Amino acid sequence: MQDQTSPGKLLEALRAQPPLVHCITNFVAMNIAANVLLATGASPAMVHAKEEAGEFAAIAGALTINIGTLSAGWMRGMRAAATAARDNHKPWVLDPVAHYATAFRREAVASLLELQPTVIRGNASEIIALAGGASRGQGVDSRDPVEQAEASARLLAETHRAVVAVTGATDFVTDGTRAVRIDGGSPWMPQVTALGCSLTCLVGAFAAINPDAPFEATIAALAVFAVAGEAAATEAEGPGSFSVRFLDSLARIDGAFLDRHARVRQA
Ligand SMILES: Nc1ncnc2c1ncn2[C@@H]1O[C@H](COP(=O)(O)OP(=O)(O)O)[C@@H](O)[C@H]1O
Ligand SMILES: Cc1ncsc1CCOP(=O)(O)O
Ligand SMILES: [Mg+2]
Repeated sequence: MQDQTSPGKLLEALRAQPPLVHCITNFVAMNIAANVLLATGASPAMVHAKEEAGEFAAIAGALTINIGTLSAGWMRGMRAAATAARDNHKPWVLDPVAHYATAFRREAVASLLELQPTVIRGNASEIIALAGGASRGQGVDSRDPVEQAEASARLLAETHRAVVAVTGATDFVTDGTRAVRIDGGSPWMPQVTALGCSLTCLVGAFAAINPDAPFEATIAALAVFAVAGEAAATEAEGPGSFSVRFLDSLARIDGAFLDRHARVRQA
């Protein structure tokens, strides 16, 4: 019997019962992240107010928190939502955007890590710095190769008992014990702002339909981006047309295509 947690099977399960994904994400990413979730088959809701974020997290299938355009009020909403997700046993995903850049961001991420994210998704510079290493990140952009972040990812996974996904030319995912690398995507992807943020939301969508296997759920989300990104790049002429083709590819691929084209190998 085919593996029921293959990326293709999980994509089919997601489309059969579209999960409600509570996304607390930055102003830059809100629109494309919502469109990425809709194109893939999930149901996004961008809700960040401190007055309702906790209540909303309790009714969603999963929560994602991205600190890209952080403020003190948003921080209160983030903590309320992460507390509610934890208390209601809902998976939640942390995207520590450029946390190395300011004390404000570092304090925010330290505070959110105390609320036990299920998955941490970041680029190589963010993951290296989160594990205490010296990274070369510039603003929100990575300047480090994924290979140099793999040990940091393993350390973070063990320390925080979370799945850690490091994305880049070849993605790396670990739960501290198991680890895989995922090839694919396109060099145009880092040239389209907020695709990483959008991927964090898609990780949430897959975790919502597979809460007991966040490692496999994370792999599925990254495999969708890798296969859809590779397909879109064959039709694109630059980052602008890529971003349009990418949404079409997300909507077009099905489970069989995903399992046939995903390149996931044991690390
Ligand atoms: N050079 C590359 N080649 C192929 N895919 C890439 C490349 N850089 C990033 N990606 C893909 O782009 C998506 C966003 O990841 P990334 O750019 O690392 O995140 P962030 O936007 O948070 O920095 C991921 O699916 C990743 O695999
Ligand atoms: C440009 C920018 N500034 C604050 S958040 C953001 C988007 C970052 O998106 P990603 O992490 O996916 O590159
Ligand atoms: Mg990012």
